[in-house]
Amino acid sequence: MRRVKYAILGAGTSGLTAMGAIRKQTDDFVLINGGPLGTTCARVGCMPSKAMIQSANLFHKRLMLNEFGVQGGEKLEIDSQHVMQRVRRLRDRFTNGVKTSSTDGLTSEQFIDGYAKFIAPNQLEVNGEIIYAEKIIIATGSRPIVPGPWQVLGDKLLTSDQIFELAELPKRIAVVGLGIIGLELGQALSRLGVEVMGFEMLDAVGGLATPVAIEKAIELFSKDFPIHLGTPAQLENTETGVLVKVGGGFFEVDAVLASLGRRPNIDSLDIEKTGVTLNQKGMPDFNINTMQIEDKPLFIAGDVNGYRPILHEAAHEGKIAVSNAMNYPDVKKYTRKTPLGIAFTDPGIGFFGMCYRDLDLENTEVIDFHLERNNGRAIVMAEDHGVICLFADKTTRRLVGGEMLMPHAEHLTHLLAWAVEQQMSVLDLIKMPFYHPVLEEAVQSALYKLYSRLYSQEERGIEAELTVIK
Ligand SMILES: Cc1cc2nc3c(=O)[nH]c(=O)nc-3n(C[C@H](O)[C@H](O)[C@H](O)COP(=O)(O)OP(=O)(O)OC[C@H]3O[C@@H](n4cnc5c(N)ncnc54)[C@H](O)[C@@H]3O)c2cc1C
Ligand SMILES: NC(=O)c1ccc[n+]([C@@H]2O[C@H](COP(=O)([O-])OP(=O)(O)OC[C@H]3O[C@@H](n4cnc5c(N)ncnc54)[C@H](O)[C@@H]3O)[C@@H](O)[C@H]2O)c1
Repeated sequence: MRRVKYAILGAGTSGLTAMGAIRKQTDDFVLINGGPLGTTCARVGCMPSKAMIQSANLFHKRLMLNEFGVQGGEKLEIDSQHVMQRVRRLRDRFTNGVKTSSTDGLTSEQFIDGYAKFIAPNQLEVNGEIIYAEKIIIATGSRPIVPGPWQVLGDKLLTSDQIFELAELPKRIAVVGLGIIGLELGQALSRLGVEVMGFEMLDAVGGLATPVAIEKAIELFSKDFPIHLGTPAQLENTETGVLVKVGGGFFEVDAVLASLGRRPNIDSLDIEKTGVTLNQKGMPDFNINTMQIEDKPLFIAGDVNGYRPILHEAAHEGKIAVSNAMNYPDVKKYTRKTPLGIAFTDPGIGFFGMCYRDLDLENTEVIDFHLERNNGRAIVMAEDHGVICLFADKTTRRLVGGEMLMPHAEHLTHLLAWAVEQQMSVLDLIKMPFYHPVLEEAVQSALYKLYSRLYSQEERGIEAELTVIK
């Protein structure tokens, strides 16, 4: 049996972050990864999806050119084979970049290509070899959810693991599940010329929770493709394609993109062999501030723990996990970042701070500001659509969170997440400089709406917005 100080399971963003820190201190570690290298983000996630979206949105702009006095846009054509080649070229560039800076430099002692599983506390088995590790970081990521019966669809069933491999796009596709992946890829496919039909079992899309934002999102994204809400889709394999059944309706398509969510890669680890207790979902109890499982020398980071399955959180959790693994048993609690989420749709979706679902509505002021005809810059861009929803605590008058659907939401959401992280009050934010004419002025307008609700008329006198030099 081989003995090491550290074992890291999974060479994704989280595992590689952890490995990078350990490697600076010692050679006494092993990184075990099952499946292709290069990380989910670079290989089949963030990066190829954004490459596809970029082509799709550029082509879509042709429909707006007349408005700006540019003629002939309707004659432009999309070469979807070229688009997909570019997606894969960029994907290869990003995955090669990851490999060169991480796994390529490891010795055969330090890296094992294989799926690990536990056989006892501190003991792993991979490719028949048994490894005893003093401390173990589990960073095995997640995989797309695909209902068993849907496997009969064979090649007609796609997930984000396969879609970027397509040389040619299907003519008609059903996108089942309109969370972030479904909405981003559904809109991109539609803009690349595929006939898309969207199906979502909830009455909401894109992970939005604020009623006014959900309503606006459904209105705007329905312009790209029809959206069927409120019922889980049933699929039937036919000779010529796939029949999607919802409610009383039938829709025939050539292929299905299953974007029903992702499942943590924990079920095949036999983690119960370490003596940890699993909950009904098969998940161990872990602390989100230490990433430790129970009081064991086991740490769980990234998508595999199902807590915040996005890239910057996978990296952050990798840092917390490795820091505590290195100092075990002296485990420290670390703060978590303000929640921040972005969907790269058009218009973009942004979430920051507290989720609407978790608000104490009695003690929270919730406002919305619609962009239509209300922001000079957005009007000039012919993109004055969307809504900003902000949440502030009535007692502290601090901004605590919000959701937005608007052009360039990816940038504005960052600003507001940073303001929440800095615990800024609505008045602090009103006092910040706002240039003209910019989209940030829409945020300023939304803040003024909150300001007028949270502060009395006397408190809002002109001097309130000025700061005296002491
Ligand atoms: C289509 C799509 C788009 C996305 N877009 C964004 C985005 O724009 N922004 C964003 O922040 N996030 C995005 N995400 C999410 C982001 O990609 C993930 O949160 C992140 O990659 C998770 O990193 P990780 O290290 O937890 O897991 P991964 O990168 O998945 O790494 C886990 C590794 O562990 C390996 N493994 C599995 N089982 C075992 C085992 N038993 N033994 C050893 N190794 C094992 C896996 O093969 C894999 O290599 C997107 C995801 C998808 C699918
Ligand atoms: N831009 C980004 O940051 C980005 C982009 C893509 C993915 N991601 C990450 O990947 C994760 C997974 O994304 P996702 O969109 O697959 O998951 P998700 O959980 O966000 O959405 C899945 C959706 O599918 C619906 N659904 C499930 N079963 C259904 C059925 N039978 N019929 C109809 N609808 C059904 C669910 O109600 C849900 O809305 C996200 O949580 C996110 O963290 C992030």
